[in-house]
Amino acid sequence: MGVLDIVPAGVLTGDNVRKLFDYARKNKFAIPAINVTSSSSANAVLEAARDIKAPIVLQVSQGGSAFFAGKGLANDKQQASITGAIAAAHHIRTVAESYGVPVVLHSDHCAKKLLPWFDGMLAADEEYFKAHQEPLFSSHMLDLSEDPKAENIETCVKYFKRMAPLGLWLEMEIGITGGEEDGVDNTGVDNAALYTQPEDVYEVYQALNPISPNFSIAAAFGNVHGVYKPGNVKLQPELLGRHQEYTCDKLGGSPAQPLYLVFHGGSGSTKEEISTAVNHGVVKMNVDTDTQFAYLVGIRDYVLKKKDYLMSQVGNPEGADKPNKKFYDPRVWVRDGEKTMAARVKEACKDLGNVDRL
Ligand SMILES: O=C(CO)COP(=O)(O)O
Ligand SMILES: O=C[C@H](O)COP(=O)(O)O
Ligand SMILES: [Zn+2]
Ligand SMILES: [Zn+2]
Repeated sequence: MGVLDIVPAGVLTGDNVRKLFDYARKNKFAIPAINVTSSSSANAVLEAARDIKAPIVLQVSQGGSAFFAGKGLANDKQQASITGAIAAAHHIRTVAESYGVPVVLHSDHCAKKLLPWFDGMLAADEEYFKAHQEPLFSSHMLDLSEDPKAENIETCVKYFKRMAPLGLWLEMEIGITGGEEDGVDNTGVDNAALYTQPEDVYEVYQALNPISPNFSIAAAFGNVHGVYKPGNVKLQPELLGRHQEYTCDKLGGSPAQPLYLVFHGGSGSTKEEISTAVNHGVVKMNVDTDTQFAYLVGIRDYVLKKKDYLMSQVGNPEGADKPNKKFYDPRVWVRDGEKTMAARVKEACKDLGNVDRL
């Protein structure tokens, strides 16, 4: 039995998202969530998932969404981020089934000041629901982790009550991911905030579970966005086991892993940290920085290797009148970036045990 016996190929919504994460948690694997910013990077991720026979999460950040629509657009009211997220969702929906893999279509961190972006996506979900009886996206993340805990949870409850009837999954963050995320610089936050306490996780569970079981928690265990010199980050994925135990005890001793947990800042993590996290019920691990770099590597190497064919439209080492069109066509050099990005996505899948799962 595999994932396709449980959920269909293409973009998943509603209980299918939970069925996928449930299957992953039970079978001790997790699904990488890769940030995409263009149809090219989205296709590279889908291609990798297809080749390795794995379900996948594609996510757009607020900045990535704006890029998807075009950096030339004004974004003072989040209008480009809203348009770009919708454009990304329609692109991914259009091609996902052709790749034959189940896809979770997700939006990444949304801090308080970015809520107009969230509101715009949710309006698009509601409109799509009217026509198709399912939301446009599979899932959205709210990240009010910088705000007081009560306000964070209250805001999640408010939005989740609107999301759940549409069949939308909610990912929320409690405890702070260090490093940088769009418009939010967490490089100097208090160290304790980087490690969420089990009581806080249970409080979130208590608030959200009565609304719907379709939610996950990004509890901080020292996570940091970006890649830094070794030793800068002290990940403690074993803390996630304490969250599961605490909530399990409060629920009367079962199930042993009641929580769907999310691992932010996957780039640069060791194989051991990743497998410990997965054993403790992480079902989704976000990877951005490493796949950004991987996309560059193919393009960088192409340009360095073909430099003498790229300096003018006509004329290269083979002759002063030789045309260079086939060397500077973006379908050639962007494709090399897609290949190296896809290879890094496959590595993330392997690290998470997400191979041959269909
Ligand atoms: O958590 C992430 C996106 O939300 C990705 O983090 P990295 O860029 O460190 O992989
Ligand atoms: O939040 C972390 C992700 O890496 C998104 O990054 P971004 O906001 O620069 O697109
Ligand atoms: Zn955050
Ligand atoms: Zn993150």
